Amino acid sequence: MKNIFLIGMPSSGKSTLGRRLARELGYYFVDTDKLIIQEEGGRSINDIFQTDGEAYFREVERRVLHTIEPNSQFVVATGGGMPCFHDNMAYIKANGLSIFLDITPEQLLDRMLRHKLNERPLFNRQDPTLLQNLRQKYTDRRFFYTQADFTISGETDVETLSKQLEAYL
Ligand SMILES: Nc1ncnc2c1ncn2[C@@H]1O[C@H](COP(=O)(O)OP(=O)(O)O)[C@@H](O)[C@H]1O
Ligand SMILES: O=C(O)C1=C[C@@H](OP(=O)(O)O)[C@@H](O)[C@H](O)C1
Ligand SMILES: [Mg+2]
Repeated sequence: MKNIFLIGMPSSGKSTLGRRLARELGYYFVDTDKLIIQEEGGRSINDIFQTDGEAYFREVERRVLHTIEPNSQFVVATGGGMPCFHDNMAYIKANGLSIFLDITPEQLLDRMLRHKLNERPLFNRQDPTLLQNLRQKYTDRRFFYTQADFTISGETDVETLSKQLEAYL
């Protein structure tokens, strides 16, 4: 048994695809952002960033990662920055199969502008330099993301993804 960790930039589809993948495989689903909100008594991610800062958020993020039962049957939607802080990527690799959902900054921008919900403190839809920001973060973070066991480039659907995974589970 192996947990499956979906990693990648915000809006790459970790939460949406993760939930569908879990249903398809008969796995449990967990979203680390939701675990953080629970751990923080229902405060929003924006509130945590604004009140306590990113470093505090990253501490909680690291802590909740360690609460997920290792070698179990969870599909884990991680937060976009998770693999890039602390020893999180090494921990993910040691505790399951990791999949990088690789979507271009242009495509991420398009999705962010289209979908009004899901506010993200580091990626403001009103910001005229959002594309620049996405490109910069994408470049900085690829070092971590590309350590995943698999990379899926471009849009994918749950049927394709679960077929690709069959041999490894
Ligand atoms: N494969 C996809 N094709 C088109 N839109 C998608 C796809 N996956 C996710 N989206 C849309 O992009 C938005 C962000 O997806 P989400 O799952 O929250 O990403 P993440 O958890 O990686 O930040 C959602 O509104 C979702 O509907
Ligand atoms: O990229 C990031 O640093 C973040 C991504 C968010 O998760 P999603 O990738 O699910 O949007 C959330 O954890 C927080 O806003 C920080
Ligand atoms: Mg998400």
